Amino acid sequence: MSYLDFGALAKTPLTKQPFDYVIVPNFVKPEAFRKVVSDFPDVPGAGSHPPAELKIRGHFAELIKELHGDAFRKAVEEKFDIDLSGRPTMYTVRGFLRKKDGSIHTDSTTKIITVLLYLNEDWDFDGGRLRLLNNGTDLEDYVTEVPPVNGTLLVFRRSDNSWHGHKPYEGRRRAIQFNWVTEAKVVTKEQSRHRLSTRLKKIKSFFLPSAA
Ligand SMILES: O=C(O)CCC(=O)C(=O)O
Ligand SMILES: [Fe+2]
Repeated sequence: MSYLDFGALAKTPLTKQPFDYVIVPNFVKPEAFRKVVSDFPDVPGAGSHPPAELKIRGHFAELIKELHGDAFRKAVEEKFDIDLSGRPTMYTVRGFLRKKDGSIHTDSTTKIITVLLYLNEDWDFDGGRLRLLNNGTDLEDYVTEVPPVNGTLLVFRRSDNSWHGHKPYEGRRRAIQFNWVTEAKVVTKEQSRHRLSTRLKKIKSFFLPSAA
């Protein structure tokens, strides 16, 4: 049985201003959400971790498999009127935010589509809610704010004005970022860049568990 609510994605219209995006609350179905969260991998601190450095298993692995499946690709292709066949994918896992996270950016030009999936049970904080912005300078000038909860899906088309960011938050915050990118060497380069910092964090958390 599918963990993802493709029907809800199909029903949600694409928003085109200030850039192309779609937000689907409960995209991870409520009955699957709890299972996926319970199998969320241990991550050695903040930042983006490549799956090769983590133990991806159980219901979390099933969810990841679905994100890589034809049904999800076709749904995104249809929504964004884009051909993603032959475009490589990559993903990273995040378990914590640092105070410095959330600064305004558009994502790198090698990303075509960015998918964010939020796996927190509740969120009573002002920080850590991703804002989709009208410009690259003012975090208060936003069109929408995404609470990082309950398997909420955000998909956007990267562009020169796909500005996004959030107010600072420090602590636990589970999310997956999944991308379709321009070419295979992007995947190798990005994943190896993250791999080094994940490995350093593993060493640090071994010696200083509370500092992770
Ligand atoms: O965690 C989020 O809500 C967004 C993160 C982000 O924009 C990024 O890592 O590129
Ligand atoms: Fe981003």
